[in-house]
Amino acid sequence: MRGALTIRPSSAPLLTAGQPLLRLSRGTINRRIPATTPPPCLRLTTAVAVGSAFQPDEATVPAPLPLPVPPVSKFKIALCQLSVTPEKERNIARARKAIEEAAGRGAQLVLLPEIWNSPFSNDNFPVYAEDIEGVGDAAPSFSMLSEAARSLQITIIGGSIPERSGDRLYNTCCVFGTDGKLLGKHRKIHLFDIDIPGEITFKESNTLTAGEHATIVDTDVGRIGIGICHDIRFPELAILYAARGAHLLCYPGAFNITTGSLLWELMQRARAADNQLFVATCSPARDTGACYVAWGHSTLVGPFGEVIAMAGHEEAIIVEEVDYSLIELRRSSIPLNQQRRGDLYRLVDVHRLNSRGL
Ligand SMILES: NC(=O)CCC(=O)C(=O)O
Repeated sequence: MRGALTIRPSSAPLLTAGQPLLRLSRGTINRRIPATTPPPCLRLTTAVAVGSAFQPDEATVPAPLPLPVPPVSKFKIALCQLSVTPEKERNIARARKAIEEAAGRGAQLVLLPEIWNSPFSNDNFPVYAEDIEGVGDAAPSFSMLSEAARSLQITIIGGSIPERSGDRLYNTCCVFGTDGKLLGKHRKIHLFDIDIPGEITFKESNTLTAGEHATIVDTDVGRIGIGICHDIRFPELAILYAARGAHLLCYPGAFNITTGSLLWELMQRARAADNQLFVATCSPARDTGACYVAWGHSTLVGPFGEVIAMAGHEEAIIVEEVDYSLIELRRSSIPLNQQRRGDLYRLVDVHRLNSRGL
């Protein structure tokens, strides 16, 4: 039966009228189902395409991987929204202290901001850059993160720092496992080149080179896709990570105050809702005297697009629970993965298609 739909009741619990749909961690109620909801038999049902022409598995090429069973079903994540100063050593010491505090509060995963060891400017990137493949004292920020992950036995997504590799500079995020080893390295793939007359002009491409790879890592707290700030504007990257089985997307980011107010929260919630997974972001704290003023508002978003926790714009450490069972719950309530129209559109994961690896 081409295109036929059968309607099956979902196994997800039914919500009743007036019941909070989502409860935020701060105890505030996000939205309520209106009292005039349709009768239960019509609510929260799952429309599944049976033998249809939808070809949902072909909407991403290669076909999506099944969601892996995560090593933990629940854990605490920390978002360390750090103040950044012109003193690199001070930035490193501050980050180390924040990581320690986060671990002390039970965080098993710590996320740092984009460019936390240097002021955010093209003039500064070459000055603060580290050769993370070099030896000895060439990479004090990198070494601190590795040492902190090992000694505190936590996973660290080390925000980003300017990286020097030969004669090139990158905006790079390093991920460390609980043994302090480097699990993955993401070089920002979409550079922040923007010109809004009278508001902000910034061209990362004046100094930085774009990375060449999407980065997804298996960690002790699940499969995590990495992007850096402007990367969040590209839904294709997030879709590709979801198709590779990500549970969580992490974006160290330093949105500016012009686009931040309009888009920062929207982008995160969209990436989470589109892909029915968790999204976490971490920004530097706002410094209105800095050459580049960051928006702040580091955030954790759940797989319904709901904001679970959000910082203000000042320095802060947010520690919140991630409950991966919500991913399956949301996906069974609204089975987007079975509703995709692979017969109408396709997103090609070029690297996975060629390598067949993760
Ligand atoms: N650091 C960045 O990539 C900033 C991105 C940003 O502000 C945007 O609007 O995009």
